[in-house]
Amino acid sequence: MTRLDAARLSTVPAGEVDSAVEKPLALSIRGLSKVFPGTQALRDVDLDVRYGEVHALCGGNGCGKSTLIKMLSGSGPADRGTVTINGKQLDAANIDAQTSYDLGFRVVHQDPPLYPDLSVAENIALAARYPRTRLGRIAWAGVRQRAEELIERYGIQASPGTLVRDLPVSVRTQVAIAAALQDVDSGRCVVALDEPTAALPAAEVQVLLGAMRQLAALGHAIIFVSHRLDEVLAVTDRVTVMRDGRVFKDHRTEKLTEAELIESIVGRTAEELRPQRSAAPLGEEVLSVSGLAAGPVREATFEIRAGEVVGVAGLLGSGRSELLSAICGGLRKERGEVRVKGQPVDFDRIDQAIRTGVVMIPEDRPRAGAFLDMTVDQNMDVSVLDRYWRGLGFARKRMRVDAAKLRAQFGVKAPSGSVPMRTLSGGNQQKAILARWLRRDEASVLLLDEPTQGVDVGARSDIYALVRKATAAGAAAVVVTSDLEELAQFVDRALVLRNGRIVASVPREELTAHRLNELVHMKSGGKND
Ligand SMILES: Nc1ncnc2c1ncn2[C@@H]1O[C@H](COP(=O)(O)OP(=O)(O)OP(=O)(O)O)[C@@H](O)[C@H]1O
Repeated sequence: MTRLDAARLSTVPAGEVDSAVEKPLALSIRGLSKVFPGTQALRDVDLDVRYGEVHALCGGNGCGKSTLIKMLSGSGPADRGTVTINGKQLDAANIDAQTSYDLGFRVVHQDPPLYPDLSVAENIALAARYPRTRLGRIAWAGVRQRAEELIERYGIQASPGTLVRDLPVSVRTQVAIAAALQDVDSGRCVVALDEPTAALPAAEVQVLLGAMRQLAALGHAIIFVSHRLDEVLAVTDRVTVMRDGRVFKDHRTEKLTEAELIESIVGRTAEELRPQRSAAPLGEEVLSVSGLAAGPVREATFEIRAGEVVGVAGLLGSGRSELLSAICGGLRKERGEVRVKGQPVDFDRIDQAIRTGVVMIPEDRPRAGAFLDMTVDQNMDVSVLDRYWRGLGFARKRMRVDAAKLRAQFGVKAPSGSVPMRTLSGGNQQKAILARWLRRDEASVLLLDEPTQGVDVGARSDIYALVRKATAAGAAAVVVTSDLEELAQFVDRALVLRNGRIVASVPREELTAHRLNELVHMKSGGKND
């Protein structure tokens, strides 16, 4: 296990938690159902979650995990069912946000609603109640002190006065978690974390999972939603797998292997999902980067050939995302040269890059990529509108047929292509954005930043297969991912970035997650420098 070290997560590791004796129930759900227009998101869900345990909710994109948590937190009425939280039974159709909070249910959603123009301390204070002076004024010293304590407890790399908009995605997520958990030290709570680790680098994942086990050891019940199965196996006591809005299976983690969990989620074996690498010889040089300096990136030099998929491994702050941005004009370069198929290019804007066949899929897709009020099909069509223009209007029927095929190919789960993007689950939005760019078969360079973040284990291997299809047709791809296991399995070669510099190029024969992990963490002066 490379990303995680279960033994380091806690004094009370998963699986050793009093497995002989059933702990008392913190949350009990019976017959929970919810229909959205065109979709039955939850069907008669029964679920028991116990105090002192971390309980994973797993399942494919769109199977209902987030909806289940939203119904419990009172962010939307369920159609029917009963929910017992901390001993109090409620009709699921009547749960409102205040009742849920008062009963001790806490939640951190996938895309936490923080205020970007307020400081970390203010966001934390807003999430609960501002401490007051005896005169009823806000006690700013108290606000700051509380933030300092939480920052220390959760190892957050920010100070109380930092504006949230100046924080990287990972640190924002940590602030949201700290804000949700700020008053759970006392009393028994049910804390639901909806993919809290999806955007976190490995070191912070360890910290957060460790904090989850600590919370369980204090007696709270933790619901953990994640597509990262190594995390699920390392930190949880039980796993409930959902399929199509139903509970498919309950597992005890101590008796579960990764292969069994994959099969339970996807219905295919782990072997069937293993990404295939190409054995075809590489073609012409497609992308050449020499002496590139931009933002934190220093003197980056490398070439990629047609048919090749090159990975970039590096810690957060190593310059991995900036390297991709600098190639496609998202970040102004200070020095150096980029060539596409031998021609020097110097993009000021991303749309110029797209016209030259260089496509970038950014990491923070909900903000940078998805048009939430447009339909799913419109989101996928924006990259190829010129293809359908017939002089007097668009060839709409053709567009609809092609978009439907694309949805099927990328496994985008939606009742139709004409529903708004915001009604799709997080992972299905990701797949639609990937479909938007990967459908451009004229793309010669694909720059993919965390392409599988938030995507379920089955779809992950499908996405790799689609990238391979593009490279087999003559494109070259650069993939940044913090999942080193995935990188080692999928790419042909990996560049390792440290402090903005490429410090190693690891060929396919030597690619293992362990080796990459060593290289990304090596101190300056190591033998690969
Ligand atoms: N407000 C809404 N309107 C219409 N449909 C919705 C709405 N919210 C969710 N859905 C649908 O309900 C189903 C379940 O979505 P949900 O977000 O719960 O999935 P999920 O298991 O959390 O997926 P992911 O792993 O991708 O986050 C999906 O088909 C989704 O499109």
